[in-house]
Amino acid sequence: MTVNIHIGSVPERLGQAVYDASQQAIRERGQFSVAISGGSLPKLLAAGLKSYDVDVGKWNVFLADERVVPLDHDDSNYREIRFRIPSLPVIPIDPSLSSDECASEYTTKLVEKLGESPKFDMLLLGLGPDGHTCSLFPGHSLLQEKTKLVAPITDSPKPPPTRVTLTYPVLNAARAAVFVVTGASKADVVLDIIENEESTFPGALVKLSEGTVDWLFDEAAASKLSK
Ligand SMILES: O=C1O[C@H](COP(=O)(O)O)[C@@H](O)[C@H](O)[C@H]1O
Repeated sequence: MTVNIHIGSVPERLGQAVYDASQQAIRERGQFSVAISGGSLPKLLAAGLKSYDVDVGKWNVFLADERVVPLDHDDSNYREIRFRIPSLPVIPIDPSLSSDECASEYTTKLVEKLGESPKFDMLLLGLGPDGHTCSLFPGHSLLQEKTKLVAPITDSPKPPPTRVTLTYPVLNAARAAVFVVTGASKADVVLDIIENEESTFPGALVKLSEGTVDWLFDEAAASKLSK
């Protein structure tokens, strides 16, 4: 696994990375499969993609994680992504289901598009100040999930508590991952993940079997890194 660190110009680098990966995937495999996180990422992605004419007709867009709330709820990652980039054909969860059923139903949608062993072309991931990524939280038993592709969680320490998330078997099979991390509140966890090889924060456990992980930091998030 190759790891690259970039500091500054986050939306621009993000837009370029997504555009380049989508062009390459469509050229080589006829489609681009991407998983997108919620939180602060969709706004940065929208700013970054503004300069590109992307053909989203050939994109398979999944949620890296989702809160089990109505699709028009303020907490919905689907809603936020579609609000920021209305053209993106994001595949939603069915929030009318229980968390278990919702994870199973999203697994079915994932397998229909990408097969039994999904391999995303690109993951677009965030990082919370506590080191969580997707809805994989520090110390949670979901970090050990080896079988499910999409797992339910009903005790998320960050509200809302009921969510579904891609698991490490799916994340670590991806061809590329881009972490997008901004703000001083994340500087401590960024320092641990980047400079401590033994880091156990959920973001540090994204270790692709093959492929590249790019970390995009703004100056504040990178402020504690030794240059
Ligand atoms: O709850 C979530 O938080 C993370 C991090 O969000 P951010 O606002 O700190 O960027 C996000 O990546 C995830 O998709 C979301 O459900």
